[in-house]
Formats: sequence, C-alpha cells, structure tokens
Amino acid sequence: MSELNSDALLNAQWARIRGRLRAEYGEATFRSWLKPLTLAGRRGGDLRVAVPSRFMRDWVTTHYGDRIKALWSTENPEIRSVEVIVDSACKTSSPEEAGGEDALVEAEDAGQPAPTMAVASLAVASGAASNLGRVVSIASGAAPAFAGNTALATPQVMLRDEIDGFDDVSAPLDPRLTFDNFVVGKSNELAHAAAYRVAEAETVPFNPLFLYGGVGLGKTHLMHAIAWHIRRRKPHKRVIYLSAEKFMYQFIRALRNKSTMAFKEQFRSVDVLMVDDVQFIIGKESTQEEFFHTFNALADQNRQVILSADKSPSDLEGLEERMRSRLGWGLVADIHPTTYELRLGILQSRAEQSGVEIPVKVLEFLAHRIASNVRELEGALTRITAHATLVGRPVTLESAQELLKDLLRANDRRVSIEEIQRRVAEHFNIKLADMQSPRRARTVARPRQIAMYLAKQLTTRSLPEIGRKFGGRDHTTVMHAVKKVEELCAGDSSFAEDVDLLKRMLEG
Ligand SMILES: Nc1ncnc2c1ncn2[C@@H]1O[C@H](COP(=O)(O)OP(=O)(O)OP(=O)(O)O)[C@@H](O)[C@H]1O
Repeated sequence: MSELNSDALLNAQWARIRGRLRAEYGEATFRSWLKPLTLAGRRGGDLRVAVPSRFMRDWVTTHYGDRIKALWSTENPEIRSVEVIVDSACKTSSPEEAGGEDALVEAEDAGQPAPTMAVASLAVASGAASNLGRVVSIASGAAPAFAGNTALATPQVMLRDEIDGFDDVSAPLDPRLTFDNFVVGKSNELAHAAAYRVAEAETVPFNPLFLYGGVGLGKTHLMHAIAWHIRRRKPHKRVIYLSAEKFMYQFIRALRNKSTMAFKEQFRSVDVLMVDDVQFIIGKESTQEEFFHTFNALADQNRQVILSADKSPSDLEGLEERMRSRLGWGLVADIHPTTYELRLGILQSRAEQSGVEIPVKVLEFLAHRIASNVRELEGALTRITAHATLVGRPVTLESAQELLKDLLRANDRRVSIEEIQRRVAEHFNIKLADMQSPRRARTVARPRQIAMYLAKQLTTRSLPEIGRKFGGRDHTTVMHAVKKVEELCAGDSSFAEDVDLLKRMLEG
C-alpha cells in the first residue's frame, strides 16, 4: 500500500478537504449538506463517501460532487472517482447537526416534503454551487465492490481552525474573489501588485499593507484573493480575514465574557491578519486601542497585517496620531475610480463567465454609462443576463437600455459639483474661482446660482454640502438660488433653454 493509501493519511486529506469546503461554501451550507458526509471506503482509485439519505445523496452529487472530486484529485492524485452513497448509519455520525437538517433528512426519508427551513437552505446551496462553475465530474458507471472501511468512518481528524475556533472569527471567503478573477487596469495596478506580492512572499514585504479606495472598487476582492492564495499555497499558515465591525463585535463579546486573554491570544497567534473597512472602528475608543495593540504585537513578531479603508491613513478623521503614523509605515496603496477600459475589461470577463452571449456594443454602452463603481456595473450585467436567460431572447442594445432605465438615470445624475461649476463658468465666460468667490455682481452671481441649481438637480448632495462647495455658503443661499432659477425658467423661455442646454451637456 503506498503512502497515499494509508487510512490515517486519507482521513487527514479528507479533513483538509472538509476545511476547504467549509471555507468555500460558508458555514450554513457546510453544516446542512457537507458536514454529514463521511468516508465510507475506497478501492484503488475509487472512493466512496456516505450520506444519510437518498435525497442528500442526489443533492450533494449534483451540487457539490464536482468540487469534492476536484479537491480529492488535488489532495490525492490516486483518487480517480468519488461516489456518494447512502448509509443511514451515518445519520448518527454528526450528533451536533442542527435540528433543521435533521428534520429535512427525516422528512425526506419518510417520503414527506421537506420543511420550509430546509427549502431555504436548498436555495443557498444551489447559489453557492453555481458560482463555482466547476467542470470536473464525478466518474459514473458500475460501482466497484467496496470493502467497508470502519477506520475511515470514525470521527474526522480535526482541522486546526476547527480546534482553535478560528471559524468563529474569520469570515467565509467568497470563492469568486480570487486573483484570477480580478481585472487589472491603471487605476488598481499598484494595489493589485502589492496584494499579490504579499500573498506570494515568504517574508513580510511591508507591514501593514493598507489598501484604500472608494465604494465597490475591489478592496474586499483583493483581500479575499490574498487569503485564497495563501490558503492554497501555504495551507499551514493561519489566516484570519474579518471586517472591522466583526473585530469590534468579537472584542465586546470577549469583554462581556471576561475572556479578553483568549481574544488576544487568538488574534495575536495568526500569521496573517486582514481587517476590512477599518474606518468602522475609528472613534470606538477601546476597540481602536485593542486593535492597535493587536497590530503592534503582530508587526513586532513579523506577521503580516493587511488593512482596508475608504480613505488613506492620513485622511481618516478621528484616528489617533500614533496609530495614523504607524499605519503609514508599510505600503499604502490606493485604488482609483475605474477607467473606461477597466470597466470594459471587467464586463467582458464577467460576461464570459456567465455564458450568455452579450454583444460588444452592449458591454461598451454599459462601460460608458455606468461609471460609478464595479458593484453597480456587475449588478447591471446580472440583470441583463438573468433577463436574457428567463425570457430566452438575445440581448440587444435596446433591450439593455430598457431594462436598465432606472440605473442609467441614477448614473447620469452622478456628475460632480466641480464638473458643473467648470461647465457653467465656461458657458458664461467667467472664472472658475468666481463660483466660490464672494463677488455679487450679476454677471457672476447668476451663473453661480445656475450652477447651484444644477448641483441640486444632478447630484445627490445636500443643500449644506452644495453650499460648502460654493465658497462655504449657507444652505439657505442654495435654497434661494434654486428657487430663483426655477422662477426665471418659468418666466423666460430663452433663460430656460440655456439652463436646459447646460443640463443636457452635463448629463452627457
Ligand atoms: N478589478 C476588478 N476585477 C473584477 N471584479 C472587480 C474588480 N474590482 C471590483 N470588482 C468586483 O466589484 C464588486 C465590489 O468589489 P469589492 O466588494 O471588493 O469592493 P470594496 O472596495 O471592498 O467596496 P466597499 O467599500 O463597499 O467594501 C465585487 O463583486 C468585486 O468582485
């Protein structure tokens, strides 16, 4: 029997695969569908895993079979096929199973419809599975005669994170957020290169790596990608990824349970700590303090810390000075707003993954019109592909425009106040600085009022925010300007035409 055939080794490999499945599909899906799986036996390259009911067998085979097979092939190249079989005895092998799952199994075995709660988990499971889009399939055909293997059916070797309770702390990773799926362009190349370097490096290249940028531009994606990369290449490393909010929640819970020592121990013993959206804990004094100590302790031991925020350390208001300077010691990499080329690249890659044929014209149109953030861009594409799949008609520019009317309108309106001021100043041939100056001459004051009116119409900024952008004026001044322009438009058609022209120009 080769090394790869020993039962102990198989159990250890199975434990690692279970850890992967848990990380990829998330805790809820894992508990419902994957945790009850047990190793039932193997013969040569053919392996059997058992589930407690026929229903579960079908479900697991359809939704997770390919992935389980692929993970086995990676762990143990000798395994050529994996078959899911029914063994009602394994119902008792996971005593801690949630009541919802037991209810499902029993209902199914009795030939009854599954309870509502179980139906909900079906939906979750199917969504998670379809995201993976794996192609490796479980080998079918006549099942070989298997020698039952009681050693394999005994309790699993526990993964390090199961023992340590790390899964309580670290957030599940989204299987889609990998380096392979991240499209690199001018606006994110530095952040991407830095993230990749950290993920690859044997020694800590910079500490911390601080990623920052606006909403939906890929910070979380890069953090998940680092975590996946390290998990795959260096599975022995302890990696924790969590949001700053969860860090705070864990800390408060530790305070309440008087278990702060355990909390410290847990966070300070990791190899890589990633905290997303750190702006969240700013101003939350004790959490911020604890976070700072955690960070220092890890940095002192040369452990990698990766942080993300919506602003750079120097722009994070309310951050203590010592912390600001400490966070700036490593590499601060920003992600700029997307360029047209990057948006088009992301759309092309997503469209390919979706398998729905979308004309380039439509993708170009979306890349041009939805410039706000990648999340919205993806949302638009999902809407188009879902619609095309449901109605079974090919996607056209017209159908996309019709389908995305509301989103396009909202994006059209997202012009900046600075852009409005510039265009209006050019149109009336006044200086841009006059938009903010105290000058009251009508030649200056009227265009300024028009710009304020357009800012109200075309942006989502509040009156005080608009006032601030116009030389620190009060919100009542903006209100007055809006009213004045409306009155003038109502009484003077050439004035109204002028304003309308500017508006259309700004809307692009
Ligand atoms: N360069 C990119 N290539 C591919 N997908 C991207 C890219 N940038 C962002 N995305 C996708 O856009 C969506 C939003 O990205 P993500 O959640 O990482 O943003 P974020 O910067 O963390 O936003 P927030 O500040 O809201 O947390 C995700 O689905 C992500 O996969």
